[in-house]
Parts: sequence; C-alpha cells; structure tokens
Amino acid sequence: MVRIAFFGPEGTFTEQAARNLAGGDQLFPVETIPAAFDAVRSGVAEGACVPVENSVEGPVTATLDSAVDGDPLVAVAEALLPIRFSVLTRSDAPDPPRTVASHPHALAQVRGWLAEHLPKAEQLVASSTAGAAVGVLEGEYDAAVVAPVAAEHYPLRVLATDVADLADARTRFLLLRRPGQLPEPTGADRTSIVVAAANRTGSLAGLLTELAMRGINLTRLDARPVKGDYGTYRFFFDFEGHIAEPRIADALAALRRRSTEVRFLGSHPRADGVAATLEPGAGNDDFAAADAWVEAVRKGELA
Ligand SMILES: O=C(O)C(=O)C[C@]1(C(=O)O)C=C[C@@H](O)C=C1
Repeated sequence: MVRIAFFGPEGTFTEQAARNLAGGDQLFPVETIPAAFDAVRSGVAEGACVPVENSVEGPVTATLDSAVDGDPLVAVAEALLPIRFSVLTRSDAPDPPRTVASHPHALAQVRGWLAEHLPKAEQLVASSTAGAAVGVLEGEYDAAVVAPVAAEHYPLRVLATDVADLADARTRFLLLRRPGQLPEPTGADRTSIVVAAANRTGSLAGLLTELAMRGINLTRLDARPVKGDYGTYRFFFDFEGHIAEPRIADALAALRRRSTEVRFLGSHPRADGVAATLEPGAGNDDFAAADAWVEAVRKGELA
C-alpha cells in the first residue's frame, strides 16, 4: 500500500488536495510541512502532499525551504484548489469570539472579512487551518478560519461559510516523491528548479536570459535567503515545459553551467491543463533540425 503524508491534521485544504492526487493511496496527516518532507526522505511514506503557492498570499515559504534543506525530492503532480473558508467556533465560546486563529495564509485571505465581522477578535497564528480548529476544540482559541470540510471533522458550530476577500483565490499543492521515473510530458507541463545565483552584477538577469532565449515562459519566481549567509539568495523558478523537451533540457544545462548549485524539483502536468506557449523556433522539431544542421556542418557536409 502506497502511503502519502499530508500537511494536517485532518480537515486541511492540503488533505483535500491529497485526496485529489493520491487515488487509492493511504493518506496520513503530519503536523508540519517539514515533517511531510521528512516522512518521504526517511522512507516512512512514498509521497507527501504540501501547499506551494497561493494566489493572494504568494509562496508557502516552509515548502520552499524544505525543498532545499535535505535530500532532493521531486514534484510528480499538482492540484489547484479554489479557496473559500468557513469560520468555526465552540458553542460555549464568547460571542463574539475574542480570538480567531488560522494558518497565516488563511488569515491573509480573510483580512477584510475579519475587519468587518470580527473587528475586536485578536488574530492568532495556528499551524494550519485544521490545527486552529483543534485549538478551538481544546479551548485555546474561540474561533478558527478553516477549510469547509473541517466542519465535518470537528464538532464545532459554524459561524460563517463562503468567507473570502477575493472571489478567485486559489492554492496550488504538490505531490512529492523521492527522485525516480518522471511523469511523461503532456504538452501542458510545469518544471521547477531552485538555483543559487552568484552575488554579482547581472547574475539573476543571466539566468533569466537563458530561459527567455529558449522561448520558455516563467510561471513563478521566488527568492529565499540562503540561511546563515546574509545577502545571498536562492531563486525558485517554475516555468512551462518538461525536462524531456529539448528547449527545457538545453536551458537547464545552461543554468547548470552558470550556477554552482541547481536543484531539479520536478517536471509534471499542470493542474489547469494550460498548454505551453511555444515561441517560433523553440519546438522539439526545431531543436532536432538545428542539432542535425550543426552535426552536418561538423562533418563538412554543409558549407
Ligand atoms: O492550513 C491548511 O488548510 C492548508 O492546507 C495550508 C494552506 C496554505 O498553506 O496556503 C492551504 C490553503 C489555504 O490557502 C490556506 C492554508
């Protein structure tokens, strides 16, 4: 039985994403994002499901940092969930609640709603949305901002549903595994890498140029500090395409040459199915034809 760790406890958005991604695999919750990575690295689980980016609050930094701190893991699939929250409370909690807790990404997505409906409630950070629900049950907080499914897991009173400051908020989640066989290219794929850029003029521009020259469309760029080396950063790139495609392989090789540290984080189908935009001359056939031409020139077959 394949075991998949997910960022829990039960009733997180990540559990929902894991259910979408894991098929019949056995899911089990872990308390933190680093613990989900560790479960795979140590062999306790074959896979892990974690959030990676939210359309309102941006990157999930615990996921980015865990991707570089430890043995390499690769993303083999992703899920994209629309995000709308419920607010739960204990029936014996003060009305209105004096404290409201959630994951920082969740609090950031309901700032306006909280200001309007619970302006006096102190906002507290919990390990996850469902972790906040557990805290409400245990009397630690009065209310929690949670995924709607949390109401099915925890015996709490529903104070509000369909809570979201922005109608189209989404979070993207990854299914991670130890490196092995990669998913096949589909034409609508995403490749992720993390690169340490040298601290000198134009080094990031140089990396970006390698992608741009090969007609590769970036879908995300985040910087994270290299811990313990003030002023130095690693850059996380997501871009359209799959390492099996020549333009992507060619760009990765160029980044490898330019940087002392590149970590491949996966090539997998995009959850939204958006096909890669192909610039003129960037297709697989264009690369094959150009390689054949160089080979012919080398052999003296062409002037
Ligand atoms: O706490 C959860 O339920 C999570 O799955 C984490 C998380 C996140 O990291 O962004 C996932 C989706 C929502 O955007 C809020 C929180």
